[in-house]
Amino acid sequence: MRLGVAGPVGTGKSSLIATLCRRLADRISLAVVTNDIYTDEDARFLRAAGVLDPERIRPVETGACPHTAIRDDVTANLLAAEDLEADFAPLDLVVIESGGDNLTATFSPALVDAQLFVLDVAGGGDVVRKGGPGIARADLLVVNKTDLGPYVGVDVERMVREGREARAGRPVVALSKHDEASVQELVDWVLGTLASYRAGGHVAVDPGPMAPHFHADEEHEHAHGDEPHTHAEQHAHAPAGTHPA
Ligand SMILES: Nc1nc2c(ncn2[C@@H]2O[C@H](COP(=O)(O)OP(=O)(O)OP(=O)(O)O)[C@@H](O)[C@H]2O)c(=O)[nH]1
Repeated sequence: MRLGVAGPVGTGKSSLIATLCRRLADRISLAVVTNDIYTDEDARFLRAAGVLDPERIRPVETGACPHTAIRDDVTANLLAAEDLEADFAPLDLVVIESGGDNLTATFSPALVDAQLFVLDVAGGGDVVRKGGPGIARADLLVVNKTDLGPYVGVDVERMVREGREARAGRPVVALSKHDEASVQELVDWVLGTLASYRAGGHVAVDPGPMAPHFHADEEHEHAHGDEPHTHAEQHAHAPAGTHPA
């Protein structure tokens, strides 16, 4: 299974992956692809953490806006994942870390089977309310660094509650690398998703368009976090031939 980890800069994606490696490397066969714009910093961080055979950690240097390499043209990441899968066959899990991006960035289902979106409480309690496809529809939303809540004046419980409300029943994990119970919850989700994937019960979903559009002659009923319109719905009133295929 390929698992994507996306989220804004500094929310704790590399630390989360290091935690997963620490907890899972002796139970399943793992590899990691990292994405940075200009460097291989995240790969070096993970190698230095000593949580996985350094050969199993491969950097992709995107040279462009991070979402380009995980959503628009996934070639470099596909090659890195396929190389790891060939070199260390059979692998159970390849984790692909996105470069830190903004709230619109999600993985293409052409690259990953499941994806999680990482926010942190230090980024502010209102971030969840700002919405976006990753927050609303990634397979898992992680509200990270819950231990920092008291220091940054963020009501963590409220942030998590608003996360659940935005996701129509999809799961949310409130995580801190210093809180063992929350780490266990994350590990359980990953292993549960892997089991479901192996049993054929997990289907890769596209969290959706970055900004679903609507037409001025339609009533816009969809609030943040709701399902996006389907293409057919969006164009239901358009005269034939007025939109590109
Ligand atoms: N207090 C606290 N700090 C954390 C936690 N998780 C990560 N951090 C810290 O947050 C900072 C950023 O973590 P990273 O894992 O580098 O974040 P990232 O999302 O990979 O960053 P980019 O790759 O630059 O986007 C580091 O100083 C971590 O030690 C946590 O659960 N609690």
